Amino acid sequence: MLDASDSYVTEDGRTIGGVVMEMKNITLRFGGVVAIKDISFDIRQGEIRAIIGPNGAGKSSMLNVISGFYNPQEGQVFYKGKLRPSMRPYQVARQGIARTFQNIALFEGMTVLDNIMTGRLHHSKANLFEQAFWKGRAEREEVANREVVEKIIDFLEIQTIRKTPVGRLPYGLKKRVELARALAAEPSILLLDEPMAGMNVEEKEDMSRFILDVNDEFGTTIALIEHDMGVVMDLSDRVVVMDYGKKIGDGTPDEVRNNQDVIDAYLGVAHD
Ligand SMILES: Nc1ncnc2c1ncn2[C@@H]1O[C@H](COP(=O)(O)OP(=O)(O)OP(=O)(O)O)[C@@H](O)[C@H]1O
Repeated sequence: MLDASDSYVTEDGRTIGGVVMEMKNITLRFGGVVAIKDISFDIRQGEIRAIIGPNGAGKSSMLNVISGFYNPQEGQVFYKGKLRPSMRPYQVARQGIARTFQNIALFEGMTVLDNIMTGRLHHSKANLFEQAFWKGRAEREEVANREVVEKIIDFLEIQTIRKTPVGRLPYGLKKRVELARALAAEPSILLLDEPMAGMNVEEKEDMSRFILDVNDEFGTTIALIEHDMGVVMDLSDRVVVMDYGKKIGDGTPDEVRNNQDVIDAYLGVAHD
């Protein structure tokens, strides 16, 4: 049994560190609906952590708790060893947690490059006057931001569409641009909300490769929710399984696959 500060090396040679985020006894209600019931789990530095479950299980609600969009009525969130007080999403983003959305949330009329640049906003310290008149700090920040963004554009192989308005792109590429924008924030934890939803097989393979590469190359910790079981089992180091707002499984893909509660609640339904 690992302690919170222990690290280990995976079969494919990646080092997974100690616990970076801990959700403790989280309960979230919407009026009379209990979307999350007393759930605890943790996320380790450098791991790919999936949250799965049937429709309405509470996955999106959980992702929204992690990203600060919802503050739970009960329970605590610990980030980097400290209790995180109730926060607005932009404050959580400033702490190094970036996300993508299930329904793509890009500026359709803006180019790929400009969309990705918006991911750098939390890194800007220049004030409005400096930005308006292009002086000193604003100019230096712009150069530094461009460097980060250019690296991500190369990494995600989207050089050829950098000047294309996002609205003209096919779905799979839009999802890749959204990933690029989230990465532009240089997050410690990247939250992916159904990154493969609506994709064809080839697009899913591309996205899986990019998620693995991001984790490997930048050491980014990744938490994702996803419906596609095959994808989740291939990508993840550990998986939390939710059903009707409760946690019914938590472990490696193999452990989860062999968990009878999970088979009954989800895998069984999906594969019968
Ligand atoms: N803003 C909200 N207001 C009221 N009820 C909500 C709200 N968001 C979620 N719920 C309810 O909470 C429960 C969990 O929903 P949630 O969207 O988190 O599940 P999910 O596992 O992400 O589902 P799906 O896979 O269908 O996206 C559901 O019963 C849902 O109807």
